[in-house]
Amino acid sequence: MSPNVVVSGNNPNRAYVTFLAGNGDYVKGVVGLAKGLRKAKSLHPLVVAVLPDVPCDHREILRSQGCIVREIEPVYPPENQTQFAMAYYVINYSKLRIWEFVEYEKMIYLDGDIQVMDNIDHLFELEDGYFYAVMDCFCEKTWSNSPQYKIGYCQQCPEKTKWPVGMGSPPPRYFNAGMFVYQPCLFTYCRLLETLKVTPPTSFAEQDFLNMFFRDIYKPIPPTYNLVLALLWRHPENIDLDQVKVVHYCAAGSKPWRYTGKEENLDREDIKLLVKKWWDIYEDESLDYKNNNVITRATIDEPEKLGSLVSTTLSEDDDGVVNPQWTAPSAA
Ligand SMILES: O=c1ccn([C@@H]2O[C@H](COP(=O)(O)OP(=O)(O)O[C@H]3O[C@H](CO)[C@H](O)[C@H](O)[C@H]3O)[C@@H](O)[C@H]2O)c(=O)[nH]1
Ligand SMILES: O[C@H]1[C@H](O)[C@@H](O)[C@H](O)[C@@H](O)[C@H]1O
Ligand SMILES: [Mn+2]
Repeated sequence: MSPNVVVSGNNPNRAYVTFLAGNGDYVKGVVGLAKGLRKAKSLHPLVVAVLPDVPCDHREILRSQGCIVREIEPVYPPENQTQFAMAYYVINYSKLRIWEFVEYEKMIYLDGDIQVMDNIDHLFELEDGYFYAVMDCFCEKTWSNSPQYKIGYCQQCPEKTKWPVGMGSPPPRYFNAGMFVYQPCLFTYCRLLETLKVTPPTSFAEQDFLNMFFRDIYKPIPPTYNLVLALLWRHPENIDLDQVKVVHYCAAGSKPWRYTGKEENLDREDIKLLVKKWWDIYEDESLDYKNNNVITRATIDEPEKLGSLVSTTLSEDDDGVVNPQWTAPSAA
């Protein structure tokens, strides 16, 4: 496909969105994320979709960090006897409510255990009408019930262990649902909830469901936009850590605010460095919203002065992976 160049500036119809449930420590993740987006000079706000069980003081912390707090009602799957890969995955069906946020034309969803290490605003320029996310890895024990894991097949290296001929065609590409680019839409929202009513829950909860629902319009983007940590030890050849823009602390025991380094693979130097990077952002008071209001206003009023006019080149490789390249504005 020939490259397609888009130039854009500040746009109030775009926002990042994350999801928060309960009164536990995930609020730390969201605060870290808000500060990471600020550090990366993102032009767009962070909306936090909170379940009713998020306490007032946590909501206040989020507002004081410049987040827009939006309460959502929980969504439950039709029957709940499934063995989820993690018991708490059931609450993640509530994520479907973010399709209701139609005051925004386009949003980037990020899990609370994600950190942005670099600006990713250019992803808002991806062509409308598709669902963009990063392909997952099937090599960790969380996948042990899947046919992929059992035969040692992973879509990250489909040539290594080929999908057996006797098992039909390989499964469609499967994304990790901790990060995705999507368009809120009431029609889609209603279809999502209607379809959920007749869809039995499975191990990876809404992640499986979204994969099924958006199968036909899913377009993969490079793993730099959602580094699922296991890729570092399972498929190191696919990752250049210097290029990584978004880190997803999803491996068991890797949430930075709970990290001990004792779990398998987590005593690696690259992991220690990524955990330290998260803490550096979380603890950096200069990234607190109260110390950044002025810059935020100036950004909104005079975006061109702050280099917000970006030019994004969109191209698709032979495997259908869309690779957006961000270009800084020229001095002219
Ligand atoms: O007590 C909790 C648990 C989860 N969350 C929110 O739910 C998100 C998803 O939970 P995890 O990040 O712990 O889950 P994983 O990254 O291990 O799981 C992956 O699979 C899940 C299947 O449900 C989801 O799709 C999730 O987005 C995807 O990254 C969290 O980031 C956070 O935003 C909370 O707020 N409180
Ligand atoms: O959503 C899950 C989760 O993030 C797991 O930690 C990871 O092993 C999986 O690959 C992913 O699909
Ligand atoms: Mn996550």
